[in-house]
Amino acid sequence: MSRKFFVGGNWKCNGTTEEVKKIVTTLNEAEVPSEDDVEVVVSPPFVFLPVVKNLLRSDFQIAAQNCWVRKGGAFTGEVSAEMLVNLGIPWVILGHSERRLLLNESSEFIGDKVAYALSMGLKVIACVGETLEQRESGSTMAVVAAQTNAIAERISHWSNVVIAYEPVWAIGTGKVATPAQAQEVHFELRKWLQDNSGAEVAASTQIIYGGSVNGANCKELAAQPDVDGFLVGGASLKPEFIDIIKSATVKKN
Ligand SMILES: O=C(CO)COP(=O)(O)O
Repeated sequence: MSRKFFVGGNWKCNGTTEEVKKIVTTLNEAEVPSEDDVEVVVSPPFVFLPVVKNLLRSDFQIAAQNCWVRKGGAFTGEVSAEMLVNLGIPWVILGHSERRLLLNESSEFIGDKVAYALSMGLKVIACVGETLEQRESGSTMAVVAAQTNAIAERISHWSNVVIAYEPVWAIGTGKVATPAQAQEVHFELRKWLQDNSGAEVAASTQIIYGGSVNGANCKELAAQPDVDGFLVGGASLKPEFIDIIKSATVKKN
């Protein structure tokens, strides 16, 4: 089964209205492979979702960066999955390491969020990844498997989930995983899916890589058989995001 290349741009907590409009203009004017060959999803901060939704080209999609774990209500400061659905936002990023580590979100809490978002009809970019300490102690795969398992235990199917493998030591550090390092974890993760969720899930689930991806290193990473695309942070705010989208063509050669 062939998996469509997927490029996500996580804008994190960046931008003004003017800057956001400028990024969208750059994206709208870009020539990129067709949506048959690449799925592009950009993720602005909540407050900019409506403006991006109004301006963004229709072949690109939008993700929120988080949502509340259950139905909305008396949860000050939170944004519910129902609100995203109401705005016509199809995707949400959940389990980003910045939320796991800075806001103490546990794997169980993230699993609950993924399950609730899916039940509301959202598609989910679910992030997993180890810290440098965990990698150096040899527990990378155990960590990634446990994070993935907390999601698997709570959902009934993977069809609306993209898994983003984002090693914490590579995020915002300029220290990108080597193509071999990325491939190794993506391969193991796919094997984990095969053993725990079945061959079809393993074959069809997109596993994308995130952590210091840029216009210069994307092609070599994209060439790895189990790397199905990227979740891009810093470079998604710059014109080189277009080059990263274009790395989808590597899969066709
Ligand atoms: O966290 C990331 C995407 O979600 C990656 O961030 P950088 O591309 O800035 O390293």
